[in-house]
Amino acid sequence: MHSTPVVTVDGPSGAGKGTLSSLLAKKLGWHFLDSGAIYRVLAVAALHHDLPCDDEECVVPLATGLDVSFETNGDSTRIILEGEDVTDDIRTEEVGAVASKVAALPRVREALLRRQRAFQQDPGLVADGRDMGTVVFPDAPVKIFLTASAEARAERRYSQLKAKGMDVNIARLLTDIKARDERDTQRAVAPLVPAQDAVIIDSTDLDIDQVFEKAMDIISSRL
Ligand SMILES: Nc1ncnc2c1ncn2[C@@H]1O[C@H](COP(=O)(O)OP(=O)(O)O)[C@@H](O)[C@H]1O
Ligand SMILES: Nc1ccn([C@@H]2O[C@H](COP(=O)(O)OP(=O)(O)O)[C@@H](O)[C@H]2O)c(=O)n1
Repeated sequence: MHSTPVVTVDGPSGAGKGTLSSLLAKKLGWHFLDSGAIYRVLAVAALHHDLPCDDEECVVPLATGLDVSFETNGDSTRIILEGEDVTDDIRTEEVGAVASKVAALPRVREALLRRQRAFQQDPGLVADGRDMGTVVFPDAPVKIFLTASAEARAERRYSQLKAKGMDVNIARLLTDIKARDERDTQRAVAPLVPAQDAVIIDSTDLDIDQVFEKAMDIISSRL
């Protein structure tokens, strides 16, 4: 068994996983795995290469050889795909939707496992995703499942994308989020579900600081 500790943060789109995970990683001085970014980069690569995103035969070789790197400089991380900076391109709701389609292919998930586990390095790792606590790091000593109502999540995504200057529509975002929830929870392999030993935080009525405090309490009690 690996001795490097892992804190997993799983949950649906817009619950605040990325925000919480990066705050935790910073506070603890640990590494950070944004596993959703890997699925998003794979989606962009499939779009660039004009591959059908629901065809396992096409997407598995792309996933296996995916030429992606995370270049961290101080507080910011740039994501590079085949030499091109795709940091902003991967964040659209359209790419999120394609990501959840490639993520439903069992052999694609399998092909990305080793790449994700390689992030488990000393002194520790905070891993953000859908199946971090159930599949990728089942032995993690601390598992958090962060959720919020679909309406709260759509509003958060709306403000986030609007602040980036993107053209967004709240009703459309809510529909997209519900469709993605459906695909992520209903898929046959590694569906979105809390691990049996996860602690659930519902952030619908909590601000970022309150969620962070709850998470730090959970970590302190388990590590
Ligand atoms: N508890 C919270 N209350 C209000 N807004 C939040 C909260 N947590 C995160 N946010 C905001 O919601 C947006 C989505 O958060 P993000 O961390 O990207 O979610 P996820 O990674 O789960 O999709 C961000 O703009 C973030 O600042
Ligand atoms: N560990 C993970 C992370 C993401 N994903 C998929 O990738 C999509 C995008 O993930 P994300 O974490 O970037 O999405 P958001 O929560 O930021 O909307 C999700 O809808 C999932 O289908 C996954 O299947 N497993």
